[in-house]
Amino acid sequence: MGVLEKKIAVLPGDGIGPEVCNEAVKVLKAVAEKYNHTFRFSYALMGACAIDETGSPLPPETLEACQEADAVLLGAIGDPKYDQNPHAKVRPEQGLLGLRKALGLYANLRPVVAYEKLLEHSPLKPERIAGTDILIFRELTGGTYFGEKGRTADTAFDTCTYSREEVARVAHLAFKAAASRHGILTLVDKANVLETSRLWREVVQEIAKQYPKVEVAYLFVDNAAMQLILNPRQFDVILTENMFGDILSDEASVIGGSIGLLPSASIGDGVALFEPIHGSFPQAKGKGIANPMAAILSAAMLLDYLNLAEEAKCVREVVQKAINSNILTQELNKKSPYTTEQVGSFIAYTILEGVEVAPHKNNIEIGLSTII
Ligand SMILES: NC(=O)c1ccc[n+]([C@@H]2O[C@H](COP(=O)([O-])OP(=O)(O)OC[C@H]3O[C@@H](n4cnc5c(N)ncnc54)[C@H](O)[C@@H]3O)[C@@H](O)[C@H]2O)c1
Ligand SMILES: CC(C)[C@H](C(=O)O)[C@@H](O)C(=O)O
Ligand SMILES: [Mg+2]
Repeated sequence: MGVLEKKIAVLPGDGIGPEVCNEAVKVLKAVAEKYNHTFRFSYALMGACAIDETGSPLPPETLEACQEADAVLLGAIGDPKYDQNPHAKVRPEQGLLGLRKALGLYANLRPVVAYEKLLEHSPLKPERIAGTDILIFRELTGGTYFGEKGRTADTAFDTCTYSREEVARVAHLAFKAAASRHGILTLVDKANVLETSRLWREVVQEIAKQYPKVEVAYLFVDNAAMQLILNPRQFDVILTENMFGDILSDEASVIGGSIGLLPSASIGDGVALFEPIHGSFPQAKGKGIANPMAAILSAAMLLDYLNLAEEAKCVREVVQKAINSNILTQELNKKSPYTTEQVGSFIAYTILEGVEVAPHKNNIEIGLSTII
């Protein structure tokens, strides 16, 4: 038996979800082998694939598998047949939202960094984005996503509701993170218009008194959207509500050069869930062009959550090596010959061997055969 034994529920999902998830699992297997741990993976259905198979986007056995696990790894969910049909009553996204709610995952952490080597790949000016290191805290189980909804033939509504407690619990996590980083927390809201945003400000101002070393800044979301790409280095920790966090984090991914690089951790009352911030990118399904790094970096966040800090650091360092060696998928380098699988294998193999393999296609294929 290994040093540590952990159960990881894997929900590959739809579109490119299974492809990027495979690479993250491959990396976790390499970590287990290198550090002599035992990771037991249990696979379950969620999203469109679960609807096809069972009629439900979140079958009870999937929820059980997650509740029994030490951590959950998710690829992505979503399918054009639902995206293009506003009348569909059952939708893949209900599975994801239902799971977040059922597991009490109220805080979604989305780190955004500008990798030195990728500055030239961002559409933004390198001198503006170099050195960016932001941690977004997105509230994940409240707001418009979960408020009362309704529909008549000619009207529709989605209500946004937040309680003091819902704001306070995620705010405390964000303040603690800011205190351990650069000491700046920016609350992003729309307090000039929304009642919920005014509650957020009130609660955050109250909680700020408990964190005297953290400087608090306030920005309206429209201005924040602009500041994020004009001067991202002004941000350390961003705290915001559910929908603003969803939108701002996709926008922030442009700083790093690709949404295929952005991982996330969803934490709360019990087991935590780790997933890339991107979706199922259905146009890329089966083509081997999806970047697996967001999923692999989500696996690194999972390792941190399991208190395997050294292992998590090793994964991040090897991802950095892959970037430095130009082992990239095509959205970051048009001429790159590497597929999703080869990028994942390079990372897994380098972790296992402890040395950087020459960035050569054959080595990557040899690496693949030693891990699987
Ligand atoms: N957490 C999730 O599972 C999640 C998140 C977002 C969207 N979705 C779902 O995914 C489906 C598609 O949504 P969408 O097209 O708006 O968003 P998306 O994130 O799937 O894709 C948007 C664009 O981002 C890029 N991209 C995404 N992932 C990439 C990767 N790994 N490597 C390289 N480039 C990547 C592509 O250019 C793509 O066109 C929808 O059904 C949506 O509901 C799911
Ligand atoms: C698929 C969708 C429900 C989801 C969200 O809006 O939370 C996604 O965009 C995300 O960012 O994880
Ligand atoms: Mg999103």
